[in-house]
Amino acid sequence: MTTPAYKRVLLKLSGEALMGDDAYGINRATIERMVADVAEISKLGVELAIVIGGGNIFRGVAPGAQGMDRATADYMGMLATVMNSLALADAMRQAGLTARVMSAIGIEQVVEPYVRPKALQYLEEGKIVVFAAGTGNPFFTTDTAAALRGSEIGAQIVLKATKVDGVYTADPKKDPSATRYQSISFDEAIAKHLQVMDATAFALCRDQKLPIKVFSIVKPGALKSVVMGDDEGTLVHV
Ligand SMILES: Nc1ncnc2c1ncn2[C@@H]1O[C@H](COP(=O)(O)OP(=O)(O)O)[C@@H](O)[C@H]1O
Ligand SMILES: O=c1ccn([C@@H]2O[C@H](COP(=O)(O)OP(=O)(O)O)[C@@H](O)[C@H]2O)c(=O)[nH]1
Repeated sequence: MTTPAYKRVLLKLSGEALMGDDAYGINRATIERMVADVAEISKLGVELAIVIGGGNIFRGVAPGAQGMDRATADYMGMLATVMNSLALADAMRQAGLTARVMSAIGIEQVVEPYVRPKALQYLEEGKIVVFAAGTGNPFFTTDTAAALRGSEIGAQIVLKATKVDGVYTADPKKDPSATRYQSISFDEAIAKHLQVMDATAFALCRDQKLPIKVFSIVKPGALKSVVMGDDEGTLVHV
């Protein structure tokens, strides 16, 4: 009853959700609530790696980046994820958790570089690893970074904690008649152009046979339910 369904997971936390009700940036109460959820599953003995987005600070495709060279804007977005990762790791430290941040872009004075064997070592030691700077490449997203790092560390599942509570037949923010899938295949999600994750992330997970669970970042207890294998959110499968 109290055994988690997974031994190692990759958790993708929405950058945009970090704003809480603020207009931009990091909302203190929101980050503390996220950390409390993380602490709960870490105590269950689940090995946990996290990718956090940057949309609360900067998005390469945001109106604010209009007229900018796309690659430059994307590097700014990656730096935004570094700030969020540092904030998250510090909030975890304050909550008594041990976290390590690793960056996909060289920024050694601030964050240690991503080295796969080192990341695996941290996970085996029970430390929480936060992967910063996405994939390190422009034209990608942190969802794709989650798919990539999840594959690299041999995670059993990618958990996408986002503003909606699952994958819907259409964007529920735009179409109130949209209904939620309990589960959906990668091929169907890609064919139907469901925008909850980008096609690159879906395709990578499909090829690696790495399932994704999409669930609400705001619903209390949702992360724990997902980790316990309960029927929560939407499972995207091969
Ligand atoms: N078919 C769909 N099902 C669920 N959400 C969708 C769908 N299409 C678009 N979305 C939108 O995708 C958003 C989640 O993706 P994204 O913007 O990448 O958020 P995150 O900040 O978690 O990375 C949701 O807030 C939702 O409005
Ligand atoms: O591998 C990556 C990951 C992120 N980004 C940039 O960083 C921004 C923030 O990430 P994302 O939008 O995925 O964050 P979230 O949706 O979780 O807020 C993106 O818009 C991109 O501009 C990038 O260029 N390459």
